[in-house]
Amino acid sequence: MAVFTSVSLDDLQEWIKQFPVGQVSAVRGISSGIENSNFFITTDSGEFVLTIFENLGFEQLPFYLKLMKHLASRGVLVPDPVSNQHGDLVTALHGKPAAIVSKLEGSSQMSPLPVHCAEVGAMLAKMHLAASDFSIRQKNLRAAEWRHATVPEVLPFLDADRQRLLKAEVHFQDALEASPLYRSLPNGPVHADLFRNNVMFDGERLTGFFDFYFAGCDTWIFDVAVTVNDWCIDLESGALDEARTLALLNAYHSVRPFTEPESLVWQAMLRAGALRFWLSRLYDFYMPREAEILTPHDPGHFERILRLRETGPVPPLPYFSA
Ligand SMILES: Nc1ncnc2c1ncn2[C@@H]1O[C@H](COP(=O)(O)OP(=O)(O)OP(=O)(O)O)[C@@H](O)[C@H]1O
Ligand SMILES: N[C@@H](CCO)C(=O)O
Repeated sequence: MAVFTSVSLDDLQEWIKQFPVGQVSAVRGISSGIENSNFFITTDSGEFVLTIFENLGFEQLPFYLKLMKHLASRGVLVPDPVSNQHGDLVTALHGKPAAIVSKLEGSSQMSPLPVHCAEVGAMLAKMHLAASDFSIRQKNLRAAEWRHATVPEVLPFLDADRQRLLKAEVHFQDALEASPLYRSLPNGPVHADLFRNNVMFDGERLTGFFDFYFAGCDTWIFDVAVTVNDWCIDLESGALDEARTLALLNAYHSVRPFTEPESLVWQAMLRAGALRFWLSRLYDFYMPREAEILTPHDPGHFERILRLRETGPVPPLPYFSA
């Protein structure tokens, strides 16, 4: 992440006493990511990740942290949040909400093969099933309402062709979401940002999903689409790689079979996933926040993906090929 808020070892000595992790001996800012301020911290009981939330408030955060606890307790590989002496998972640091979670082993697999995509697909299905009895419901904060608030902010920066594309896609997704077909899609808590940089691998073994701070309740097939749009593409062109796509979908399907309504909206959901990230990247690009280190993401990447998913074809869900 970009370090928006600075934290020194001195800042942490007192603050850390509320957690059962002993004393802190080192703190190191992490320079990837664009949403929060993240630090690796070393304590008497091991290594943890400290996150200071730059955009999320105290009222939204328990959903993410408790969801991670819920998933961890059901064997889904995710960072386990640490409670303080009062049982709180979120407490203030420099006036902002902050949390400590366990550090996952491994590193991101940025050049995935079908074998990695299969691991991701199977764990994603396991995560959807395990989250389905999670009691807190919080909507996806990057869904329709956000879309409608954000589009007018970025439109003035776009040329006529891009304005047309953006408005037409929003119209298409709004119409789909109003349909009975859409309402029949299975849903529940989803990750909603499961990109290559949010999963750890040790060789071919998946060691965890992380960065749940865009999670929310949405359709499961939207989550699959967001994941496929990143894990199963050629990064240059945005085109889907058939072997990786089928590996991910088949592995998911073997844990939680896709339904017929999901197969009917599959291509539309790939478009919805592309729209979501094109729009957030446009917003971040034209309205950047202050940061000590900032790595902007290219909006053009998701514009290309959106255009490709509109024209298709896309590999079908296993439901049809079975
Ligand atoms: N629990 C964890 N275990 C190990 N490493 C972690 C963990 N959480 C975060 N990291 C490391 O910190 C980096 C940034 O974290 P993260 O992706 O959550 O930041 P972010 O600002 O929310 O980023 P973005 O939203 O752009 O993906 C990751 O790429 C990873 O290297
Ligand atoms: N995954 C997002 C960044 C926010 O996590 C993107 O690539 O635009």
